[in-house]
Amino acid sequence: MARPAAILTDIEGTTTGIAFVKDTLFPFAAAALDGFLAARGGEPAVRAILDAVRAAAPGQDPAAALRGWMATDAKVTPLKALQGLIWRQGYADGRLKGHLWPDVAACLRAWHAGGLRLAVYSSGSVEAQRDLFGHTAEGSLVPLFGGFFDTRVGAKREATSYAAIAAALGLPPGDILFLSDVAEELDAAAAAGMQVCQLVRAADGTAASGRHPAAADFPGIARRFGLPGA
Ligand SMILES: CSCCC(=O)C(=O)COP(=O)(O)O
Ligand SMILES: [Mg+2]
Repeated sequence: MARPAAILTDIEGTTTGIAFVKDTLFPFAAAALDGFLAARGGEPAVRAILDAVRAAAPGQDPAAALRGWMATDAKVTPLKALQGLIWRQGYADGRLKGHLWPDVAACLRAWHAGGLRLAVYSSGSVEAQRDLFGHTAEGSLVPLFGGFFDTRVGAKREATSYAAIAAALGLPPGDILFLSDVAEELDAAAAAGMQVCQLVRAADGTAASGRHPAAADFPGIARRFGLPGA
């Protein structure tokens, strides 16, 4: 297998603790939802999101639909877009700091310095991805990344999404290594022809699927795939 030319990384469970997303980000957005809609529901960007909510949940009150999706952790694009706008306020005023596992920033920097292209693919909106990586304890890592992809490119368990990302990056899928904690996402990326590695982080309680190469952290990925930062 050729050394990858690019790394495509998931966020939750891969670069970032599952607990940060589930116990900090999601409750932050849920608590702020009503106040946010009251204050900013008339803005064009928010109105466009609410129109998309109505289209996806016809006949339902949009706030109720959003709350229902939050309760089931539905990876629905308008919910993700709205959460991103709410989190933006928290990052801007310092209530939120983007969590990264301690091994992540150094490896991303080593991979970037070593000539690898870096990109993100998360269910969180592109704006939310940029805000998380832009407000970490290690400073902003946004300049390291040459691409950000969310569910607007397609769902993470669909092979077509990975084919579209490879096309957008202008690389054959086999030159891209996709990192995720979720085996079904890795199945889809592998079906599209990408190299894959499952993050099996003890602190997140992730279980190895046995279907894909696995690593406990980013230096483990570097060792397994012959990358800098091992
Ligand atoms: C941009 S961080 C928020 C992540 C998020 O909203 C989510 O649903 C987790 O998705 P991921 O694809 O990163 O597992
Ligand atoms: Mg994940």
